[in-house]
Amino acid sequence: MNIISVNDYTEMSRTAAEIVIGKVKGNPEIILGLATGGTPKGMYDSLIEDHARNHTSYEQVTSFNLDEYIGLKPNDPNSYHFYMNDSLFNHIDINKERTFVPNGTPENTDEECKRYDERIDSLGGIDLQILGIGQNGHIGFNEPGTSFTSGTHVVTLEDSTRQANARYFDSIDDVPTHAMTMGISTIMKSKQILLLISGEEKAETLKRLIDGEITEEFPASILKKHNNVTIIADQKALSGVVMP
Ligand SMILES: N[C@@H]1[C@@H](O)[C@H](O)[C@@H](COP(=O)(O)O)O[C@@H]1O
Repeated sequence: MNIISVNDYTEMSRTAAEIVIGKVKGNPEIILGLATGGTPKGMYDSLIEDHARNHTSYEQVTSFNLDEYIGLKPNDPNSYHFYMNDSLFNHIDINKERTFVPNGTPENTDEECKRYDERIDSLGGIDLQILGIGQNGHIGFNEPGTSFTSGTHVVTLEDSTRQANARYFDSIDDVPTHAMTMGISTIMKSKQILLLISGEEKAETLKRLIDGEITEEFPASILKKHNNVTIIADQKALSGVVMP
């Protein structure tokens, strides 16, 4: 895993955006894997700024999001569909028909999961996957204990994950208990992965990722087996790590 050390959240966001912009310019038909949460928000802001200033085009880009809450419709302000439209898609020239987010209210959950993976595969796989990380090492919504061989599936969210995301909801009781997420194997099939980590609340997480063993109890640890992972981490997140 290659680590880019940056000063702060702003620099992390700009650095990540520059990498994404470079990849989109190099391959206008790129397939991006996108993440939600607080971490990538600044990167999306930078992409929007660049699109307004330099007209980088996303017309031919396809995107797949990592996850969605079960029970939330796309127009629910707390859904990840809504987050993506509001944080990025509404502000760039991407064709929304080519932006995919798991359906949180499917008629048949198993079929929806299967269809999601099949669609990714049929288009040739994800070229660049953006990831954040939960404090417990979850990626997407793959909680500790998730099989490394998992495809897209439904998970029961840990209390700590629901609490960490409760800031977006009126109360903790409103945070869904389940989510649909790309699996670990879905994520690992991406050709390149960019993991963003910021803030001291992620310092222990990053230390464990770098120094710890590869175990299903810490889902992100599998990234050590991927041959093209770049971590962009700020000084607060890196505070527990001894850099070479
Ligand atoms: N499903 C998302 C993850 O994709 C994200 O990485 C994580 C961390 O969120 P944040 O970036 O807000 O710390 O939160 C959620 O659980």
